[in-house]
Amino acid sequence: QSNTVCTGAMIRNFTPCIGFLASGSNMSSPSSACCSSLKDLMSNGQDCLCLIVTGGVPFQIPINRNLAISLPRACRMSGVPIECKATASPVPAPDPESPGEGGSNISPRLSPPNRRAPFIPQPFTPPSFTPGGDTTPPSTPQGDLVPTLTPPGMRPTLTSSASQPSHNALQTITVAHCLYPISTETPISLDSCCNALNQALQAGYYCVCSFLESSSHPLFSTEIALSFSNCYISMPPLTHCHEPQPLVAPPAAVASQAAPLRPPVLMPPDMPIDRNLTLSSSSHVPKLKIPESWAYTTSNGNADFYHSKSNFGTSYGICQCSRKFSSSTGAKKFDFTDLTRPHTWYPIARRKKRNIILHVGPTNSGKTYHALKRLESSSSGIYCGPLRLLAWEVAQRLNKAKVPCDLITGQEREEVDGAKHKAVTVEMADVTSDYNCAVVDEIQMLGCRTRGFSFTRALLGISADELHLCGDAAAVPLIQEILKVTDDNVKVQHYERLSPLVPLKVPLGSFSNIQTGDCIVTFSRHEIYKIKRLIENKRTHLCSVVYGSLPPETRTRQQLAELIHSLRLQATMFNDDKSDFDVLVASDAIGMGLNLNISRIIFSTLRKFDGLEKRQLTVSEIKQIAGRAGRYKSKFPVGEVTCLSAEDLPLLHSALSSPSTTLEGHFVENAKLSENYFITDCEEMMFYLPISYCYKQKIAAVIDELPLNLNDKYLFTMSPVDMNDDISSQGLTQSYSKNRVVRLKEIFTPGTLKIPKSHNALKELESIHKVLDLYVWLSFHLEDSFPDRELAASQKAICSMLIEEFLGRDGWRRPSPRRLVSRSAFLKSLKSENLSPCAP
Ligand SMILES: Nc1ncnc2c1ncn2[C@@H]1O[C@H](COP(=O)(O)OP(=O)(O)OP(=O)(O)O)[C@@H](O)[C@H]1O
Repeated sequence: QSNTVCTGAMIRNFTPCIGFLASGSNMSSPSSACCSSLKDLMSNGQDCLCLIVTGGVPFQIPINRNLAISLPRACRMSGVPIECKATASPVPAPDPESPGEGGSNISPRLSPPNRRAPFIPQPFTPPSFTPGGDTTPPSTPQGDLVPTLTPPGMRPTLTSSASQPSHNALQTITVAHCLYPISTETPISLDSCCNALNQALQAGYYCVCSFLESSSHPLFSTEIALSFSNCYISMPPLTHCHEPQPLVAPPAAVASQAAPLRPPVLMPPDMPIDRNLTLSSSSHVPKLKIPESWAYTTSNGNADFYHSKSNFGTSYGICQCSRKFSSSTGAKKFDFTDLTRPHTWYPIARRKKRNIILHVGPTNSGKTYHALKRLESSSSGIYCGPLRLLAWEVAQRLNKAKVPCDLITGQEREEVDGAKHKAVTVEMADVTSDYNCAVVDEIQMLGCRTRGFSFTRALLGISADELHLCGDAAAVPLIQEILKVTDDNVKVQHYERLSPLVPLKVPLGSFSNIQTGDCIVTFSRHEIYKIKRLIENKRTHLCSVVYGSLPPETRTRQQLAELIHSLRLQATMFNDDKSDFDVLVASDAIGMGLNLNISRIIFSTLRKFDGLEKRQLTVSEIKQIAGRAGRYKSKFPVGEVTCLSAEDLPLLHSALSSPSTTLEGHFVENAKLSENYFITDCEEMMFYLPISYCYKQKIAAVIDELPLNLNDKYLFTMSPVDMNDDISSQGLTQSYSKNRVVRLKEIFTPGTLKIPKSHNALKELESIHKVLDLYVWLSFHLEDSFPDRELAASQKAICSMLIEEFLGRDGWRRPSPRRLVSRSAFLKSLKSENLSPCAP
């Protein structure tokens, strides 16, 4: 049979290409002779060409299969199909002594068989997604011309083109359905695509690799990546594609290696697809019918799969809708790379007509109070706030009110028996469950460059009968615009400030003028501690500090719980009448809705570095921060606000008397995933896209280089990895990409932390803190791969303490019996726990 597939003449005709395809060749492009022989083969010997490019023809000079597969492209034969049919068994070794077909001799440049033992591809173990516990292999939807799995004994092959009717479709895996209507007029069928991919995976790596390498983009291309993710298939590690492939194998051997069925790759349960549905130009969002049982669990059974997908990447959301909206009738096409319809990424929320209540008004007007009242009285609910401290406060409040409530942030999970409520940081918003009531606090942050997408995701994705959004009125038009397509009921409720806020005409001038109840706001941890020292050195006041990343730290061991708890209480200490800590030094994190006993806010400056540049605070930021003074029902019913320096006063006054700038939506038009999967046009995507591209671009670029599968790439891209920090960015990620299991001891020696003695040592400690922080974060998402969460969390807590010890040293401390815990007692107790031999 092979003789009919590849004649000697055909192989000989192909010889002009061997130079270019030879492994180690440094030719940058194929010769025109090669391209014309390719063209000949295309028309007269496609099966043979297929065998050649997939390594089925044994040449004496080993050919580079990557080059071979991309040869049509290199010859600018765009769209030329490479159709590989299962019937085309590998060519047996040409015998130089025997004449080829038509009496020709095999070209002397062609070799005797390559006798190398064939590489036996390892079965690809898909992630153990168990949709609804269903382990049924993927179904083949009716009406699709999806071939059955290649029968045992046949080497399954791939065809990437739909334009060439296969004359033996039953023996061919057709991947054309995965290539989207971007380049073809063929109506898409995701089910067919997923089936094909599953079959390819079951057939073995080489088959998948052929696919990956024969697409119009090399290896990890948008289209391919989307196919994989849309089918809930993890991209196999591409490194396997570079391992030796079965260049030739006698049919019997092929039968025994490639044919055995791999464990079935699990797919989501088949979803009812409205086959008449068309979507492209319609603004109407059809109701989706998603089986109740469609709940995903990750391999570690921890976080739900769908949640992590929507959290980590666009494609997963797109997947959801594309499954729904794919139309086998092909009346209209749905473009999977289209990023302009984010509301379709959340089908669970879309099946509800949500009652959305926008609580808007100035700070301290009771917006959150009213929303939380509803949450408290609901049968199930979720609070999403911008700060861990806020989530923690809400969890405390609900638990105290006998409404069991879990606390879930990127860094901690405190589960309460029987809880039907959750208080989470907005990044952890659950878009997979149904709730009776949900609250998203500080919703105006959907305009935030780095975190806006999480708010938009919560806004569009949370499935709740009642969704309460609390924030600045400046966000209303944008929210209404975003919700136009969701079919929800939207109601706006306006509030007035409950107690007065007075902008002072005099600046603070000097820290000698600090009074009890003051809060100085500054914008870096170093500044916070510097100001704390300056104030405490006057020996009149003690300062609590609050900044975004400090409290609440992860609780670790039971024995440490109380001590760690004391860290959380930094803010509470300030609130506590009986505490000696009567002044607060804080970062702008307090502006995100914290309720503290503050009489006067003092801006140390009105400029801040926002990660990209040093810039003036916006009107909204100034108002949010100033609004912490004189909270309703607090110790100070009238709030005051001023600046350290007189020159900032005019800006402060004008900001407080101006309306916040209305948020504007960057409604994405014509946005698509770019050729490079992760990297795309950032400014356009500001509000919508889960990967806030400006911010995450650098991470994505580095992560993309690592041999990680698609899920992992997303995970790392979304993680708190700091790409400016070598240890954090490379140490952990590379260690994971190599070994898949990262023991903390491999990257860090626990018990070696010391109070830094210099600024360089401080920097190093901050780096370690970042790595530990990242480790803890990853341990919540990849539990099996990062098994030392507890140790990492305790070391991280110690790290925080040591950093603060350094930053706060030289500060005056009034001895007080009421202090919750002294640093030295803390360190001593850690020592006794043998957790750290930290220097005192
Ligand atoms: N009706 C009320 N009864 C008792 N306390 C209230 C009432 N309304 C508001 N408060 C209290 O007033 C303070 C401010 O309320 P809340 O946090 O709801 O304001 P907000 O408008 O959400 O503020 P911000 O926008 O600044 O976050 C809180 O401590 C809250 O508990």
